[in-house]
Amino acid sequence: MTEDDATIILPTVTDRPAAGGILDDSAIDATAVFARVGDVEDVKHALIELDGVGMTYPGPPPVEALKPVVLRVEDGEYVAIVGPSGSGKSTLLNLLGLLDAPTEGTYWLDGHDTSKMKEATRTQLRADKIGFIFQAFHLMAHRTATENVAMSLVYQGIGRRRRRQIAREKLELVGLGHRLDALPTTLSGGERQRVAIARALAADPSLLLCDEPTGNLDSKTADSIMATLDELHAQGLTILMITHDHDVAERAERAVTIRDGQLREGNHLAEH
Ligand SMILES: Nc1ncnc2c1ncn2[C@@H]1O[C@H](COP(=O)(O)OP(=O)(O)OP(=O)(O)O)[C@@H](O)[C@H]1O
Repeated sequence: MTEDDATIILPTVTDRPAAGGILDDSAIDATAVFARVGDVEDVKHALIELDGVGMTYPGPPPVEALKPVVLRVEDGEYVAIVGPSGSGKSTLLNLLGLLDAPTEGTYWLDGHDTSKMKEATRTQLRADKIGFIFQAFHLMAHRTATENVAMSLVYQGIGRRRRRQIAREKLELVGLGHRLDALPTTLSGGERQRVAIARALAADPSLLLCDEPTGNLDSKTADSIMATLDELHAQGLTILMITHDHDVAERAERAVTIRDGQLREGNHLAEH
């Protein structure tokens, strides 16, 4: 096994870390076994662990869009999932983003077994842990940049004044401090995507999930958005990007190829 292969192989139950917020009995058992092997110091805390996660759409006919996969992403990593059309990227993104539940396997997010969660708990975990950026920026056209970011915090129980303060801080972080009151229609594509990034960062997520974030941008603007993602990663943010673009995937620290619903470590998109 190469070192690269090793990074996508899940630990066995005996070396699963005692991650924070463990929610179910099997995890507690695993922790007990783990404690016996006495190797706590060597195990890193994974932000994402997919353990045999698969997705079959019921149909008819049923479609096995994601074969049971294993994937481990550590805190602070920058990973691109790269694959051609129909390979299962959106299916995987929806699962990772807790927008959909797998039909098999276990998805651990920051130590939480999400597979047994009630919908309301998953929704809260999603709001607390995950920021999303999409190809189409999904901004509210009649709201300013600040309002677009601030409104994402309404359900976090944060007061209006504080929401606006956070929004301004995040917009400044992505280089839009000079366009706080601009409406999306008066912003360029790159600036709109920056508002969307600021919105994704508003609740200080552990994970930034990006779905073809530069798909609607010209190459120069795409470059500057990628540079912003690089900076966020350098500041410690974990980024997982879904893309069909070989070159975009090359910008990430690590690439995993998805093809026919199966994952393979490395960027193999150019093959075939
Ligand atoms: N709701 C659904 N019901 C049935 N089959 C589906 C459903 N959604 C996706 N699929 C199928 O699952 C497979 C993977 O689709 P998915 O949308 O995840 O691929 P993708 O890599 O995101 O494609 P693209 O890049 O074209 O958006 C495809 O064969 C697709 O037809």
